[in-house]
Amino acid sequence: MVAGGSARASARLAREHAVELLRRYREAYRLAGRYEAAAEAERKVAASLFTLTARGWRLLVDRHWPGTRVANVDMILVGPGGVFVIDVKTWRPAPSVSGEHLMAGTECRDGEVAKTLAMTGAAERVLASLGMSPIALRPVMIFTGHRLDTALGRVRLLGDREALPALLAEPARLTAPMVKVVAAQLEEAYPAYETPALPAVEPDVPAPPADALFDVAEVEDAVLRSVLAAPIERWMTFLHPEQAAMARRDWNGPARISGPAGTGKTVVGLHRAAYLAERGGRLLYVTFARNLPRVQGHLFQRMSPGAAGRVEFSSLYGWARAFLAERGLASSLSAERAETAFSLAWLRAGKDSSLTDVEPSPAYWKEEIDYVIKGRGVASIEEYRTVPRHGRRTALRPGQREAAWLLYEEYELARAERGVHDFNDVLAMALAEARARPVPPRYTTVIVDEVQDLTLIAMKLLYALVGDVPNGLLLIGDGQQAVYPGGFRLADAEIMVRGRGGVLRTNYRNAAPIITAALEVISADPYDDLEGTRPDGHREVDTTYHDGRVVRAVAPDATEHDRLLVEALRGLTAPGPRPGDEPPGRRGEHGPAGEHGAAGGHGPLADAALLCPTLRRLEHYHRMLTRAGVPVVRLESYDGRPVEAVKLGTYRRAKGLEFKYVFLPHHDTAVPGARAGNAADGERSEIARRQLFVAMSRARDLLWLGSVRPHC
Ligand SMILES: Nc1ncnc2c1ncn2[C@@H]1O[C@H](COP(=O)(O)OP(=O)(O)OP(=O)(O)O)[C@@H](O)[C@H]1O
Repeated sequence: MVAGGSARASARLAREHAVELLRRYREAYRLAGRYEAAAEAERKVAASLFTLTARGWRLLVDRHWPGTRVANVDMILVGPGGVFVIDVKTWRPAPSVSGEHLMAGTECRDGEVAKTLAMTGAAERVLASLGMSPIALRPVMIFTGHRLDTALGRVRLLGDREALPALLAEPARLTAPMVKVVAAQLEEAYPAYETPALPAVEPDVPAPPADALFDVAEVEDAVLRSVLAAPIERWMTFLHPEQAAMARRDWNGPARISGPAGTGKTVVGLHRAAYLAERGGRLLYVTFARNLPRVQGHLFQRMSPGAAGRVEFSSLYGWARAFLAERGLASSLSAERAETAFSLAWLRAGKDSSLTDVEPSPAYWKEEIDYVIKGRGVASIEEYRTVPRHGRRTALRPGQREAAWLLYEEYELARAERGVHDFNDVLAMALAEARARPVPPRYTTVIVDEVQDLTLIAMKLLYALVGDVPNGLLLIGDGQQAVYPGGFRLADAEIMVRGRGGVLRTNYRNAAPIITAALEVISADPYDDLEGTRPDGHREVDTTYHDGRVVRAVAPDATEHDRLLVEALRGLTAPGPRPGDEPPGRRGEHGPAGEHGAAGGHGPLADAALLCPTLRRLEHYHRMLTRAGVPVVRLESYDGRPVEAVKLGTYRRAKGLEFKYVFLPHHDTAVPGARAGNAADGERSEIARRQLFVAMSRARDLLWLGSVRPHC
């Protein structure tokens, strides 16, 4: 909540705003008359929209739209809340929505919706060159003499009394200079449009009229709601033209968007979801991580509230389990009991086998089962003998493959004895069910974010939901950020994306020194990229300028290290400028991590995260910061909304998120040393480096890297 003083100031501002609009109404009513408003009701709607021009809004009026009476004008209103393409309707029967149709009484009027949408589409194309996302344009139909406030797809349907407060209540999307630029672009594109406006200076105004379509209390309430809502971040309104094109393009089959960290892949995914949903699509937006769907769902709700009901955000396993439950199929998932089953299998068939010659750690062989054998849905020893083990760096001789298969069989036996399923079982069951009783076309589109962390069987399951339909499957990811072993090729899932999709190259998230430091960690490592292996990690990334830095804190011992950490965290809340403090224009532009900074009226801790490679180490810092009186919140319970507490999570859990300030204590111990020539060690180090890279590349402005060097 806003503090008492500023809440009072906002309320006063809202009241002044409302009173001024009402006082200017008569003038606006006269101005509307110049546009030959045929009917009184239409003239009043035009008048209430004209009043907004006294407060910096721009109203474009087309006097020459063929075939329309002038008062039935097509108008485009540009203001802080965005761009509204407006069609005024004077229907005698009451408008209503029935299913997906607009009705006037009992008569279907979908044609009129189509006309409003066509007008909006034309305006979208005009504004695309500014990088404006289509979701910042809203078609609106205003019905005189009726009361309603609803939506049909992306079209907002409002009664004449509801119109003005509804438009005013929209959270801020455009700054005053942007309003000017957008209006100018539209005027240039449509020379027929005029932008008449009330003079900014209030003339000697008469008393407020009693017959206006709005009253002070309603408008005051709407303005206050808009002021208190965090402004919409710039990336929710403006995209790079290349991103905008990807969000809108028609693909006649599965497509793929890739690119290095922080290049706006998720941003494009969310815009595309909104674009397709607003055009009638029903979408599943799925990621491997459990906490990310909550964050993304929350962002989407802010970005495109009208489309939010048409997009389901879900974790892969959450979705698969719900799907099985819906089909009456019980799954008894227990990672812990599955782990016990594996320990037993290891005792019986692993620890004295030839597998230990390759790698003595049972965890390595559990991964072989999870990511290669079960993760690929390998059904027989014959198949396993020749299956490619993408991403695994150890070569297995035939006898070792047989030993691994025996271990797998023991594990399956022990698991069945306990009646438990592991994650792969849930996916395999869901895939079998989806194939046996195909999912009715519940989704028109499935968008998969962080696709590099999926197993082959997960990929097949998601593909089975939409197949090859146009604009059906969209895969978003970056192989360089894979934090699990194993992998697959799209060809293994028989998915063809050739020629569909694109690569993003401009990093919008990280200050240049931060992304440079992060890329250094993985620049020598090959990585798997769904369509093949890239021999090394050097990547072309363009950075966008903003200040920021990497702080390397080196301490002689762990106690001093932790003291420096707490000091740095406390430093964030001290008065004065903070690292990477931005000029006012950039504030509140934060992306898929959530809404932060000045936008939500929260302090710097809302923008800070402390990340560790392991849960054990995380617990240590959880206890330590709590003792030191620093508020913390675990990423497991974070949904992207600002909370004045340091976010605590593992490197893996931070996937897809971002924070202004990121603290990585003991970051140099995150990557285990590798014995020369030991392939399993090498593989483990590679994954650890990628995890460290993910953690480092979450930082926008400050990356704090702690380490201990006893004799420093
Ligand atoms: N057109 C844009 N203008 C301004 N900022 C942008 C734009 N596109 C993306 N961003 C910003 O870039 C940041 C990264 O975006 P996003 O999370 O979509 O990247 P990503 O490629 O999915 O990253 P990662 O793979 O590291 O998770 C966000 O903060 C977002 O606000």
